[in-house]
Amino acid sequence: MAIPVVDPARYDEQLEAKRERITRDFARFAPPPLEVYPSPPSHYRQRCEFRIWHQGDDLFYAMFEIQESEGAPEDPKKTQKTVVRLDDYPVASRHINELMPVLLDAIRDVPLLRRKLFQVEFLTTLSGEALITLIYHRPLDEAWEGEARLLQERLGAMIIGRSRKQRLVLARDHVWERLEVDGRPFVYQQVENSFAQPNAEICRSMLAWAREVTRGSQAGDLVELYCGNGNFTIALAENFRRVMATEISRTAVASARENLAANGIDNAVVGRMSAEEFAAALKGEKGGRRVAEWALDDYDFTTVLVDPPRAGLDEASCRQLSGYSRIVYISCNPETLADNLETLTETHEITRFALFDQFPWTHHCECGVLLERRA
Ligand SMILES: C[S@@+](CC[C@H](N)C(=O)[O-])C[C@H]1O[C@@H](n2cnc3c(N)ncnc32)[C@H](O)[C@@H]1O
Repeated sequence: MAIPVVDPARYDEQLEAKRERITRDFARFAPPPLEVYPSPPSHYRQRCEFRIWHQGDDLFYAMFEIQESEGAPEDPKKTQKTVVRLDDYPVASRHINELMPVLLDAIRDVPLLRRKLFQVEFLTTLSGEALITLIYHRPLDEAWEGEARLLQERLGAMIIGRSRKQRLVLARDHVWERLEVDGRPFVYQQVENSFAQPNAEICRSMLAWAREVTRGSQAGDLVELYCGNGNFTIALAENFRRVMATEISRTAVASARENLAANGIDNAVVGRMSAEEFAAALKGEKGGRRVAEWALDDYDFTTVLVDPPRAGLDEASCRQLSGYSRIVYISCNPETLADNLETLTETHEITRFALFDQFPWTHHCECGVLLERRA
């Protein structure tokens, strides 16, 4: 894993290389021209984690650069880990970059805060909030908490302390993000250590795109899998009569429900269930109290939205998706997306295709695909 090298003058060049690669790799599915959404070239990640490296009286932020090389025949793959010192990090938001040196200055000479601190995680928002998690290799006590509260005031950022089996939340365990999409403000609770799209500007583009491709669908209902904290659910609810969204993580489901309420959305339900079990429930092959309460037969699902983890969908889930007229597939891994499209394009054609540069300066790409059932 290489640490991204940010060089704004070369941003367009790196994006063009991605456009060419994705266009070439997906040509066999005959998609329409690729819509490309650029990221800010620097300071685009709202969350980052760093190791803390202690060196004599000093300490600094570090990341590991991992290189793989060919080794001896008895040990053919050698991985080499190099510690890279980071005094700033142009990948991270400006707010994170402002906090980085101030935090180190504040803890360098305070043994209660510094001792056995080995990792720091920052979570910031476009709305201006910041949450810092300090992770230790020692139990945290009241004395730590007293110092950490002073630090919290000094930084104007919320603090969480973590250690084995310990999580001390000094203010809140979440931030509130505010994303304006199509002139509409949406608010999102984002919980520490839980998934949120890392690049907030790209997230706005993804939400705007998803709203556009599903506009005018009020005659039908949306079923959403892998909904996380309700990121898409909230932005898309007004395009549909009703929305049924599911997600496996307990924290994310609680957050999604909080977010529905915070945005005044009353036509969406979020259920906790794995995508695989929910597929069985939709087919009528899984019962139980939760499934009965959802009254799935009362819905008229015309559109399905999926945003799976990097592993993509298994064959059975793809077959299940083929049952809907319209499929919106958000993917953070072009390889598994292409595998899944082999199945989905048997019944559906790609009518919109987008590349979102969620991870500039890396080979990773986020894609959005709209598929419509062939006539
Ligand atoms: C790429 S994230 C997308 C979250 C959300 N759509 C968003 O935009 O923030 C994938 C989500 O899938 C959830 N997940 C992972 N495996 C799952 C499974 N087998 N069934 C349901 N959800 C799953 C994760 O907890 C995570 O919230």
